[in-house]
Amino acid sequence: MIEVKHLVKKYGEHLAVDDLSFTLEKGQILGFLGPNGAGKSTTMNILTGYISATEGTVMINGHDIFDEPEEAKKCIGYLPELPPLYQDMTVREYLNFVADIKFVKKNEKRKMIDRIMRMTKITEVSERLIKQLSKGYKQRVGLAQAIVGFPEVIILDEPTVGLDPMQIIEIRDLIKELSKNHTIILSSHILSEVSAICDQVMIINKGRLIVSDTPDNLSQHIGGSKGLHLEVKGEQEAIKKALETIPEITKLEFDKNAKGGIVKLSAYSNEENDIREAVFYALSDAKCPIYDMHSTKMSLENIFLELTQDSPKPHASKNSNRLLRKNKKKDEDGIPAETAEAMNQEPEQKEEN
Ligand SMILES: Nc1ncnc2c1ncn2[C@@H]1O[C@H](COP(=O)(O)OP(=O)(O)OP(=O)(O)O)[C@@H](O)[C@H]1O
Repeated sequence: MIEVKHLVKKYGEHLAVDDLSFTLEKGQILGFLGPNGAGKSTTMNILTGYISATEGTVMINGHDIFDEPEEAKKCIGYLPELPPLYQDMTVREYLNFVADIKFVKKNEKRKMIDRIMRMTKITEVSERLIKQLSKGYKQRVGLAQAIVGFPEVIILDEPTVGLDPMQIIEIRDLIKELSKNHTIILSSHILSEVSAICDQVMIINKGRLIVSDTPDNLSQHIGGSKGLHLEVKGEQEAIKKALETIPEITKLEFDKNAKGGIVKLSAYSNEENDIREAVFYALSDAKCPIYDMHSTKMSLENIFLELTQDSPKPHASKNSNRLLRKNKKKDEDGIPAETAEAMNQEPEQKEEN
C-alpha cells in the first residue's frame, strides 16, 4: 500500500530525512514517533506530495508520488500539523469545497459529508463559521476534511493536538474504526497514544530510522529482561526463600508499601526464560498462595529514551533492536530526558463552547 525507499530530504545543507525506507500494508496503523525536529512532518509532507524529496521513491497504492502525483494524491487524505481551514466558511461549506476538489460525485456528496460530520462529531457546528470554533472543533474539522472521499491512505500529523481527554478517546476510536478500511499513518508526541492505537511503531531521530516494530515487540525485546509482577499471601522472608530456589530469576524487587499480609514484588529473568511455572510450584510448596501474577513490560516511554538518548550509529531494520543495544554509543547530541518527558505530555485541554 505504501512503499518508501531510501528517502532523503535536504533543506540546503541540512539533512532533515536521511535514507528512510519502510513499507506499510493495507489496514495497518503506523505510528511515527520522534522528538522535535526528527523529520516527521517533512516525511509526511513528502508522502502527501506537498514537498519534493531530494532522493528516494514513494509509492502510494502503486502510484509514484513524484511521477504520478495526481493518481497518488487521490489515494491520500491528509491532516497536516496546521490544517488548511478556510476561516470564513461554515463547516459544511468547507467540507463541500473539499469534496469538490476531491471530485466526490455530486449525488454522493451530501450523504458523505453528513456521515463524516457524524463520525467526527461536528454535526452540531455544521452551520457555524470555522473561525468561531474552538481549537478542538477546528481539529475535528481538519480530520473530517482528511476523510472526505474515503481515500485508501489517511495521514495524520498530530491528530489529537488541542483536544480534551474525552475527545482524544473519541478520535482514537475513530482512527481505529477507520483502519478497518484504510491504511493510516499518524505522527504523535504522545507515546501512550501510539502504543494504544498503532500496529506498528517507527521511531525516527535526526531524520534516521532508529527502530520499527510492533509496540509489544518493542517492549519485550528492547527490555532485555522480563518482569513478572506478583501478589502473594505470606511472609516476605518465606516468599523470598522460595523464589531464590529458582535459578532463572535474576532479580527480586519487593514493594515496601504492600499491606494486609499480601506481599507485592517483581521477579526478573532473562528474556528467553519463562519462570511462571517454576514460580507457581515454588510458592505452592512454600504454602504461599499467589493472588496475582502478570508480565510487566517496558513502557514505550522508556524505550524511546533508550533509543534516542544514545543514538545508535547504524539505523535499524525491523526486529534488530538487540543489535542496537549492543552497538549503542553515547552521542552528545542525544535527546535530553526532559524532551522525552515532554513528549509524553497529553495535549493542552481545551474547553468546548
Ligand atoms: N522549510 C524548511 N527549511 C529548512 N529547514 C527545515 C524546513 N522544514 C523543516 N526543517 C528542518 O528539518 C528538520 C526536520 O523538521 P520536521 O518539521 O520534519 O520535524 P518534526 O519531527 O516534524 O518536528 P516537530 O515534532 O517539532 O514538528 C528540523 O531540523 C527542521 O528545523
